[in-house]
Amino acid sequence: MERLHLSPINAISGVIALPGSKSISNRALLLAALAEGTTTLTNLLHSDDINHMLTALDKLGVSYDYDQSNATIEVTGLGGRLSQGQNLELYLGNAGTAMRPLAAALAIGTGEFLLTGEPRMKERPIGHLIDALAPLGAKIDYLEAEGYPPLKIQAQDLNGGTVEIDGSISSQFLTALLMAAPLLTETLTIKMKGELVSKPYIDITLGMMARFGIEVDNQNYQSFTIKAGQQYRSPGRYLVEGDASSASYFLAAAAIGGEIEVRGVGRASLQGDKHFADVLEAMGAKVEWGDDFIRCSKGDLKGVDMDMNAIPDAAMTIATTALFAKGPTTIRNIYNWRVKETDRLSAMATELKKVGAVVEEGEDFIRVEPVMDLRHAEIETYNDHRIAMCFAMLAVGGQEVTILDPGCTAKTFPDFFERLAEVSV
Ligand SMILES: O=C(O)C1=C[C@@H](OP(=O)(O)O)[C@@H](O)[C@H](O)C1
Ligand SMILES: C=C(OP(=O)(O)O)C(=O)O
Repeated sequence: MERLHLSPINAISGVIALPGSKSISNRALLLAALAEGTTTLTNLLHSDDINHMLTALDKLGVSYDYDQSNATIEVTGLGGRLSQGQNLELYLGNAGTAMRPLAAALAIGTGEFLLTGEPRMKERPIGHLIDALAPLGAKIDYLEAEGYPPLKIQAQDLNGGTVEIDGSISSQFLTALLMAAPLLTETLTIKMKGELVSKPYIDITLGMMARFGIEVDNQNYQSFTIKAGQQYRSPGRYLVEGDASSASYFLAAAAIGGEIEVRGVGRASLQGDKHFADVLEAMGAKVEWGDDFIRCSKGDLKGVDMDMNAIPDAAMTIATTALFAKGPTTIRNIYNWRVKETDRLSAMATELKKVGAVVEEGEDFIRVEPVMDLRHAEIETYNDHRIAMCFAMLAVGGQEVTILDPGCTAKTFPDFFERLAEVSV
C-alpha cells in the first residue's frame, strides 16, 4: 500500500484557488442533462465522484464536450427524462451524490437500469429514498441486501401526489426526490418525517433548481411542493463554486499555524460548509470574509462544544484541529458520520487515539482531548478521502505523521497533498 510521510510543516502561507465543489458539480451535471438547452459548466471538479456521474450520463446518451484542462464542460440537455435501453448497468463507485439523485431520476425515465458501486456503497443505506418513491409507483428492487444498493430500476411514467420521506439519515434522499420531481406529470408534495440532517445541502439543491428554472414551495423544510408543468431550462453558463469542504483543510491549517486565502467560496456561497470558518473563529482563529473568498490566520485556539450536524464533512477537520487547541472539543449530532465513506465516528476515534489523543466516542458525538505529547502514527484511511486530508493537520501542528493510501483523496481532491505542499513554507 502506498504511504505518505509528512514531516512537520513550519507554516502555511499563500492563496488557494479551490477546485470545484463536489456537491455542486454533480448536481449541475444532472440538472444540465435534464434541462432544455446547452449548459456550459465552468470550474467543474475533476475527481472520482464526478467521473462516475460523467460516465453514467454518457451511458445514458447525454452528450457533452469536456475540456478537462480548463475544468469546463458543455452539456447538451435532453429537455426531459433520462431514457436508455434495457438492463443498463451504471457503476457509481462510492459517490452518494451520483447514486441517490440518479436512482430517483431514473425511476421516472424509460428503460431498465442496474445501479451499483464499490463494496462500501452496498453498505450505505438508500431505503428511505426508495420508500418515498414506491408510493408514486416506482419499481425498484434491491438485488442484494434490503435497503441498500445494488438496485434494479424499471423506469415508469409516474404521476405525482403526496409522499413522505425520512430525512434523518441523509439529506441526499430529499435532494434526489426534489431534483426528480419536475420529471413527474403531476404536482408533487413532499412531507418530511424524522428530523432533517445536513440541512444546508437542501439549500444547495433548491438554489440550483431555481437557477435551472424550477420553483419549489418550501414550507419551512417541513413540506415542499413542486408544481406540475415546470421544465428545467439551462441557465447558459454556470460557474461551479469552489469546494467549501475542501477549503476546510487549508483554513484549519492556517488557524493552527499560518495564514491563507481560499478563493472560490465566501459569503455569497451556496454551501453550508462555508460556516466551518465560523467554527474556527469561535476557536480563536482570525477570519475575514469576502463574497468569494475567506481569509484565515493563526490564533490561540481553544476547544469548542458544538452541534455540527449542518457541516458533517468539514466537522471532521475540527476533530484533528482540536489536537492543537486548549481544552477539549466536542462535536455533536453527527450520527450519520457512521453511514458515510466508512464508519467515521469509529474510524476517527481509533486514529486519533493512535496519535495519543484522549478520545470519547459516543453514538452521535466525539470528544477530543488534546495532549502535550503527540506521537507519530501510521494513519489508516479506510478508503475515506476526508480521513487522509484531515490528518494532514498533524504535520501543520508540528507532528510528523504517515498517511496510508493517500491516493484515496481522489474521491473529491486528487491533488490535495500537492496543493498543501504548495502553501507549506
Ligand atoms: O448533498 C450533498 O451534496 C451531500 C450531502 C451530505 O450528505 P448527507 O446528507 O448524507 O449527510 C454530505 O455529507 C455529502 O458529502 C454531500
Ligand atoms: C459523505 C461524503 O460523500 P458522499 O457524497 O458520497 O455522501 C463526503 O464527501 O464526505
